Amino acid sequence: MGLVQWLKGQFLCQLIICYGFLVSGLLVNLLQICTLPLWPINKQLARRINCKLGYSLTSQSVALLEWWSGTEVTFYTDPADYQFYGKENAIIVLNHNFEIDFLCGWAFCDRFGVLGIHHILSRCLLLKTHWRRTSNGRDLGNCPPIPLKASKCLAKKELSYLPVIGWMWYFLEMVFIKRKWEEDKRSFVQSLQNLRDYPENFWFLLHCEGTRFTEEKHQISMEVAEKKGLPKLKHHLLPRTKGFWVAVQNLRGTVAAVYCCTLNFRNNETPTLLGVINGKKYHPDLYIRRIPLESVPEDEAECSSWLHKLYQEKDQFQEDYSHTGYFPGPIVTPLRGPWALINWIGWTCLLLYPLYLLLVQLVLSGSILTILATVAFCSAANTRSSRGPESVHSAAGSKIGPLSRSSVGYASVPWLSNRNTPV
Ligand SMILES: CCCCC/C=C\C/C=C\CCCCCCCC(=O)SCCNC(=O)CCNC(=O)[C@H](O)C(C)(C)COP(=O)(O)OP(=O)(O)OC[C@H]1O[C@@H](n2cnc3c(N)ncnc32)[C@H](O)[C@@H]1OP(=O)(O)O
Ligand SMILES: CCCCCCCCCCCCCCCCCC(=O)OC[C@@H](O)COP(=O)(O)O
Repeated sequence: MGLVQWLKGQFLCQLIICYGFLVSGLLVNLLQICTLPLWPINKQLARRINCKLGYSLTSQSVALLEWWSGTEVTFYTDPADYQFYGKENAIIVLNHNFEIDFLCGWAFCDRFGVLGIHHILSRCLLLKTHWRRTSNGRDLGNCPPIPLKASKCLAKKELSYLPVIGWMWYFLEMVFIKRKWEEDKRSFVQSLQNLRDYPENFWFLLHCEGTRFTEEKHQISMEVAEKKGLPKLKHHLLPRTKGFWVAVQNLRGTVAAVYCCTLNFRNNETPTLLGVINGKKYHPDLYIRRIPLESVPEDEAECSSWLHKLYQEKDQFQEDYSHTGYFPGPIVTPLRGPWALINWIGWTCLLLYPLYLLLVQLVLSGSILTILATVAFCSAANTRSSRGPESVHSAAGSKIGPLSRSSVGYASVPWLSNRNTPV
């Protein structure tokens, strides 16, 4: 094991990472609160500022994924669709199987400038799109300039109370729902309408299954499918169609397309957030299909059937992937920009300085007892981390099927799941 890999496994390093994320997050939240007086005066400016602040936080987790753990998402897509990515508003429909699917989503956003920053440096120096490998080896050309963008999602209400991320999302105008239609419908429609004059292009993420995949939920939702006379899905839960229909209806004219996204991990990997923090490298594959919004029916029943058909197709892609290890279409990997890393290093340096001062103070205090207590704490923490969470995940993960793997790691992060009743 190299020194760098050893360092990644040290609890102290992980503690510093979490400290940086939390403190910078709280500072970002504070700055977001400071934009409150601006909203009635210049709403669009307030939104733009919040977008940038959001980037400075969200991109830290992208840096963690891509630079710390070395995980890079491989994108499969039709070259004809690629030219639109990052240049239009879109509704993203993504399967919800993995604990770190949101991190892979953010990485996707960042590669296409949709996380919330103008990639000036990337544009000037780096962003000659790099087609690392295509199915037939063609060079598919340069990436066009990337304007400023924002990522949005439809999320359960509970996430809005999450310190740092949830509070940030509130200012970024994410759409929150209680998943009880009668209670949600007014605020849901209003939140969608608010997005119509959003000053940046945005991608709006919808997990139509409404919850993360587990075997138990799958069984229940397939009983519903049977009652409704719908074909059974093997790798997905039955999609809830109301939210999708309402989103499409309210964003018609604002959004140009639906991006049907299907995510999977190579080699039956069980990705977990703790694994990423531990520096473990995963191999996600993401297949993206662009579907013009005009082809989504306006009528609710027809739209619902359309979505069910889309999920049947997605299910077939997953089935094929489980046999071949590939999605259809050429592989495309836009070059990794430097901003996420620069931002992360910047925050870390800024926030480590007070810690360093504290340490110097400690040594200068000359109190042997305090120094010994600190050393004891650090070694105890490191011993604990050397046992690590990965052994637990891999042992459990090996017992279950390919697309139900996520439920194992998922249970290890309790705040990611607070809905006890299955679907
Ligand atoms: C890769 C690209 C990434 C790009 C990234 C971009 C942005 C990233 C930004 C942030 C990343 C952060 C990610 C955060 C993720 C957050 C995850 C979540 O919080 S998921 C939970 C919230 N989302 C949803 O719930 C959406 C899906 N749900 C819906 O749309 C629902 O319709 C609803 C709007 C919530 C309303 O639900 P409700 O149940 O009240 O009404 P419905 O009409 O939908 O349901 C009744 C209907 O359902 C049938 N039914 C019953 N049981 C089931 C079942 N188990 N499965 C399916 N269907 C079921 C029931 O029979 C009724 O049917 P019918 O109407 O025909 O009688
Ligand atoms: C640089 C340092 C980074 C340190 C740590 C970075 C980690 C960032 C952590 C914050 C992430 C918060 C995003 C949460 C998204 C979780 C998605 C989610 O919660 O899915 C569950 C839902 O689908 C429904 O679940 P159910 O209630 O149906 O069961």
